[in-house]
Amino acid sequence: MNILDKIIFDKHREVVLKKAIIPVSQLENSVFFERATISLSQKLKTSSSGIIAEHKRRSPSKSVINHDFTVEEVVKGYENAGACGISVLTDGKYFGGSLDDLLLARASVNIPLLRKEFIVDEYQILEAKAFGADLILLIAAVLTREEIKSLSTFAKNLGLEVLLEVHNQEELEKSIMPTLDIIGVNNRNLKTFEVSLDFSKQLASQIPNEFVKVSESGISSVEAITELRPYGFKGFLIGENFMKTNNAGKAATEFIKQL
Ligand SMILES: O=P(O)(O)OC[C@@H](O)[C@@H](O)c1c[nH]c2ccccc12
Repeated sequence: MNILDKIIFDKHREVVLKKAIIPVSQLENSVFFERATISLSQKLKTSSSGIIAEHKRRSPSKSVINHDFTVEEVVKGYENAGACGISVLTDGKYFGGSLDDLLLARASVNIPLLRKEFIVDEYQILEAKAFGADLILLIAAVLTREEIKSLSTFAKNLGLEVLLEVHNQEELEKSIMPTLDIIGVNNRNLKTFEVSLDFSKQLASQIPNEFVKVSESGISSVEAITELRPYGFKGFLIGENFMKTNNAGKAATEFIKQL
């Protein structure tokens, strides 16, 4: 099993356990359930920076990025820096995140929040809504076309936007459908951890124009963004480059100032 298979295997078990304890009705009673969401795709269309900054403590490819901060200081720092949106990792076992991180982020900022999670079940989309997200991630590498269709339709019906992540042409071709808002090309192969901006460059022209294009992972310089923009990318998802510093908000401020 590669790492992605392991994560998905664990995720299915986690969802079964959670469903048995917290009923859907409890999620639907959350104060955030009726909240009007904020559109990240609209913000990206008009933003000059396009930065989506990520809250990330650790990852399977880097066991310690940073644990020495509060969610509030990181996400407020990102908002003040002028980020268009914030991605919050909620997987516990592999990324050290939680739904509480999402909740604390929601309580701290007023910009769009992405629940960064390995979504395999509608239940996780209800959780996303209940804990204050504005959009969800769907990863084409781990879902069939039918699953992408039903999960994205379910999210849209809750007022959540959908960011569909692809890594190659096959994943892109199987996934294109009108219930997606944003298509992200992950520069990191989640099975091998190989990272290259070439993945974004190669796939950009195949993404239909009705979708906002985002380039994800491995972006560590302003030059990378200058290189990617001519390919039509409007959004850039950055985690480690900010989180590895002792002040993520300040790192984002300095980065965005140069754009
Ligand atoms: O820390 P980086 O290299 O800037 O990457 C951020 C983000 O793109 C990455 O965390 C990510 C992209 N797709 C994912 C899917 C699941 C978990 C994490 C991710």
